[in-house]
Amino acid sequence: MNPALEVTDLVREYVVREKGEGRFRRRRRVVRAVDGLSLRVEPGEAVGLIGANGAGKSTTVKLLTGILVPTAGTVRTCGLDPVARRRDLARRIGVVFGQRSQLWWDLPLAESFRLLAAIHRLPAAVWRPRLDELDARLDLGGFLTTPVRQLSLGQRMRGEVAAALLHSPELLLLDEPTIGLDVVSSERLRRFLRAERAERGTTLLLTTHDMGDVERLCERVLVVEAGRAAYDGDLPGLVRRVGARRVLVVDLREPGPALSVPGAELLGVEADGLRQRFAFSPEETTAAAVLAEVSRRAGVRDLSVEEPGIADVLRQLHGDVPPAPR
Ligand SMILES: Nc1ncnc2c1ncn2[C@@H]1O[C@H](COP(=O)(O)OP(=O)(O)OP(=O)(O)O)[C@@H](O)[C@H]1O
Repeated sequence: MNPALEVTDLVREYVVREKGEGRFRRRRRVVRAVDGLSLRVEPGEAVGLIGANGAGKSTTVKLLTGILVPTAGTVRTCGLDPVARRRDLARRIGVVFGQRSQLWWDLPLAESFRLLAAIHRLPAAVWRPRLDELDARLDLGGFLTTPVRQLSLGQRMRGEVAAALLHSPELLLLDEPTIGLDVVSSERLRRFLRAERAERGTTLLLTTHDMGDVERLCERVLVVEAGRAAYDGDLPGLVRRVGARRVLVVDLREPGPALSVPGAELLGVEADGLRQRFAFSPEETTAAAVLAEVSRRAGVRDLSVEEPGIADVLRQLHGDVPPAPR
């Protein structure tokens, strides 16, 4: 079987024209957004592309879908050259760009599905039951007759995902699928994507700035840095590699002095000592051990554990800025 994605020594440059001085009024600057990226994704995998702003994630997704032409290197998506075979590829992949819509803005959402079904040449006997299934799972019923421009962001994103999956593609590419969504909407979308993948074996590749997306959806993470792969592996491996710390937040029964706990660093004390935050490395100890130590010293009313965010992980991976105080 072909890999779902195969990228070899991929390069993409943009030429930017800038205003200059004197005789050279217009200067030409070349930005290398993707700089020798190689990647292979097998069918059924779920891969999260993370990286700082401008690292080259969106450009990579555009190259994978054939929207952009590589400057050098090769791309095969579902075994096809995405530029030369863009039409064939469109039947086999689904694409969601969180910041841009593929729906018809002035038409009711249901009309977009009708048009997409026609574009993909899907018979009614195929797309109607599929839309019913997507409607049931993504709960589109309440706004199928609403023009897209009147939908809330959360409703529109559910519509976008349904549109990308109407033709049951084998590969789904998502560029920042949960950007701007509230916690409940993001979680619901992730649950849906997990179910879709579990049932159909759909390959997922997504870019995100949200660690929750990676944790809940991807077993593999690719860190992109200046257009290259800086890490390719699982999330626990990445967290280990950067030594990212978790934070235990403890609410005490009584206000008290700052506690000192072996194996953990006290990051801060809030609410007159009622809330205390402890950072610890999962390599060295566990949340349970830190909690046990805290409980020996004070009564605990409530607790939560904060995972490192993508920003923390990237900051530590780059090693240029110390971990952010919380
Ligand atoms: N159309 C364009 N013209 C010129 N430069 C561009 C263009 N699109 C992207 N770039 C540049 O290419 C680099 C990579 O951009 P890209 O959008 O792929 O990054 P990204 O990792 O998706 O960033 P973000 O997390 O901010 O979305 C950046 O330096 C960006 O300024």
